Amino acid sequence: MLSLDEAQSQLLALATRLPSQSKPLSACSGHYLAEPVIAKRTQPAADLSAMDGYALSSFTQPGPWRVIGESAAGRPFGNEVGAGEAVRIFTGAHVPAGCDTVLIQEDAIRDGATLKLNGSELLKPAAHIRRAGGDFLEGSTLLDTGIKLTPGAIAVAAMAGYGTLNVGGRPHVSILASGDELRAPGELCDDAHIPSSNTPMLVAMLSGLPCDVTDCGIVEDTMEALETAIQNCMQSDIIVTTGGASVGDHDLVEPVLRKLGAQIDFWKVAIRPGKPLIVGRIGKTIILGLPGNPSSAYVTATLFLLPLVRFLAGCTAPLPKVNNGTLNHAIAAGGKRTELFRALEENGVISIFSRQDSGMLTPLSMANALLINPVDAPARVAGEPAQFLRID
Ligand SMILES: Nc1nc2c(c(=O)[nH]1)N[C@H]1C(S)=C(S)[C@@H](COP(=O)(O)OP(=O)(O)OC[C@H]3O[C@@H](n4cnc5c(N)ncnc54)[C@H](O)[C@@H]3O)O[C@H]1N2
Ligand code: MOO
Repeated sequence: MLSLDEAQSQLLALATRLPSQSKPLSACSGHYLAEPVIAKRTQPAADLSAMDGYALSSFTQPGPWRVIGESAAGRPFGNEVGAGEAVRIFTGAHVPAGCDTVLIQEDAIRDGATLKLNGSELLKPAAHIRRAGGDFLEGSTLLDTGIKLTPGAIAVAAMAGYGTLNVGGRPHVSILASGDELRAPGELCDDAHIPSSNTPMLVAMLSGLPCDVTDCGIVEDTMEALETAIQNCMQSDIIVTTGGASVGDHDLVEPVLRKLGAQIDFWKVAIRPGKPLIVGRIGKTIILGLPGNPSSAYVTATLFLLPLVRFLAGCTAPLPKVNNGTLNHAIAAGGKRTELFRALEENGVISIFSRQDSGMLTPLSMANALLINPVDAPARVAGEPAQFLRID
């Protein structure tokens, strides 16, 4: 059986990033950058005032000065300012030639054209001035290929002179829930049936990523139904099935994939929960057969589906970030599979829920972390280090 690391590497190695596309900045949020952002301009392009007041030369203190004009944002004062002279200035305006400091208006007394200091404290050179290039210089690399475009990253790209950016493509993901016991969420269930909680859970997990998701509904446990349902999704980049991934008589995902001529890249990974994960391909479509147990589906989606979507969409660090924390209580030694315990993390201190049955949803609904118990890890006591993934 593949280890977690091997299985994640194999999955990403068989995927091909989607072609990039140019998008206006207003449509770039959450996408992955497909080219570096290299500043097309220097910011600020000139020395600017950080406050409303008066620009003058610090060498001419303590004044008084004669106010000879005005520099406003977008309307610079075009002339040189001489000894004994000052210019009214506003936040964001060019500091005129001949000036090296800004006297804020609260510290000034203005009488007609005459300006005096309001007090005895002298201004230092460069006070209240934002230096040209203080934020970035033309030609500098501001954002690297593959990063996620946050609002701040989009703003810096705009300031750097970009109106559009090349970003990764949006993978299309189809979700199929397999099982005769399943009903659509909200439908009445007798005691032989359950709501398909996996479908809305997976849609929610994908909602923060640049991808398009289709809920393909519930498929009954027959070879024909599953075959047809999978064939109907072949335009997708990824088909996700949940349920039917194990070895029971009604677990049909693997036999149906074989019947459809799929390449089965791997089946079963040394993780708990989530062992029966199936990864296969038909043409360019990657099929992820997630186990049906809700927590197993959640964990395998976190470890495999979301990284695959991120990778296809152009992310260069698609795997979930592993964080370091400390245990709030003892945990048993690790076994032959990497365990992922639903847990609560507060200020880096992690407590796992006592109920870890992969069929249960209440611990998952309260968890904000998955604690990682590596293969063959020694038993640990409270206060010892532990690694975890954040989940939201
Ligand atoms: N003899 C063995 N039995 C099982 C093994 C094994 O190795 N040998 N593996 C177990 C593990 S681990 C898991 S996980 C499950 C995975 O089973 P399947 O992927 O085949 O899933 P199902 O049997 O269809 O369902 C399991 C469980 O989850 C419920 N379910 C299914 N779909 C949904 C959904 N959309 N929303 C909510 N809940 C769902 C289903 O009703 C079952 O209770 O196999 C073990 N068995
Ligand atoms: O992996 Mo199953 O996912 O252990 O319940």
